[in-house]
Amino acid sequence: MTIPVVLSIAGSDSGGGAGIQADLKTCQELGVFATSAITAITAQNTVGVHQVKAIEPEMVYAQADAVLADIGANVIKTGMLVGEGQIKVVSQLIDKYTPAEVVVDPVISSTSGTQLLTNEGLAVLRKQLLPKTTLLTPNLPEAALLLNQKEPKTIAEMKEFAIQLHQLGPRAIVLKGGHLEGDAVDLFYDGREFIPFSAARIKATHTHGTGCTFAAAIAAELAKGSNRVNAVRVAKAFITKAIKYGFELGEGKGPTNHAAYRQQLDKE
Ligand SMILES: Nc1ncnc2c1ncn2[C@@H]1O[C@H](COP(=O)(O)OP(=O)(O)OP(=O)(O)O)[C@@H](O)[C@H]1O
Ligand SMILES: Cc1ncc(COP(=O)(O)O)c(N)n1
Repeated sequence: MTIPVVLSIAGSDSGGGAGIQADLKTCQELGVFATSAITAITAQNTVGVHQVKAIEPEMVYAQADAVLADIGANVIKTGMLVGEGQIKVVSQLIDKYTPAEVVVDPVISSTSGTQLLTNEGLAVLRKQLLPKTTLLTPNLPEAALLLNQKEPKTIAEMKEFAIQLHQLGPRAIVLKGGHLEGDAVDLFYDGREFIPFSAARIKATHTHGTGCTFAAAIAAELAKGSNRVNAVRVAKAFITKAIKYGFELGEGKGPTNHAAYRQQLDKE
């Protein structure tokens, strides 16, 4: 029996809702085998990030190289990358193994506001990783940092941002509008067409790990052979259910429910 594979290069979230933990659960739910290369160990919960311990770039490379040389991967997905050294080795790994798709979720700060990527790291990400990215999934604050501009406030401004992000090199962008008011509209752009993916805003506090989960679902669908637009469509349905049925765990923003999409909870 064979199965599509995603390699997730990301940080560990001890809280279980974001990072590597979100990626592994999401891939499992969507019928994809996930391997991992851990970039950082975070001590965090639903309220905040207490400590971050970065893994040496050589060790990030060694983890990824071990699984790519043996198991391979249809898709490489990156999440939290700490510092320029890690971004450089990810870039080398992409050159060495040339995966069909590279999904980059530019995790720059956590929902609770802790900055997770240094400014030097941001510059290397822009220069080295974005040109090798096939699908970039920034939220609005991340897009603003990547472009060094103020956050967009309207769909028209989001379109302008998407065009500028595309010029940095990624084959396609999904600009996540989760931080705007009104419906949760994400804008897809691949240099040819804009496709909005919209869902009614859910009044939810349990949104820890939404960004990681959404990008992992895109990666999983791409690994199964979907095209980029269809992969985003499934991921949008996946994250919307996961938020709607999020778990009331902890004192802060609880984790989303990764099983809600497979369990078709709305139909009960
Ligand atoms: N309250 C909500 N209701 C419905 N969809 C939402 C809501 N909040 C976020 N989303 C959706 O969740 C996905 C992740 O978007 P978001 O902008 O929250 O990413 P993120 O900022 O990277 O994640 P996080 O907020 O956890 O850091 C997007 O598809 C977004 O539209
Ligand atoms: C290890 C790790 N990676 C990523 C995030 C961002 O997650 P989110 O912004 O979706 O809460 C996080 N909090 N922790």
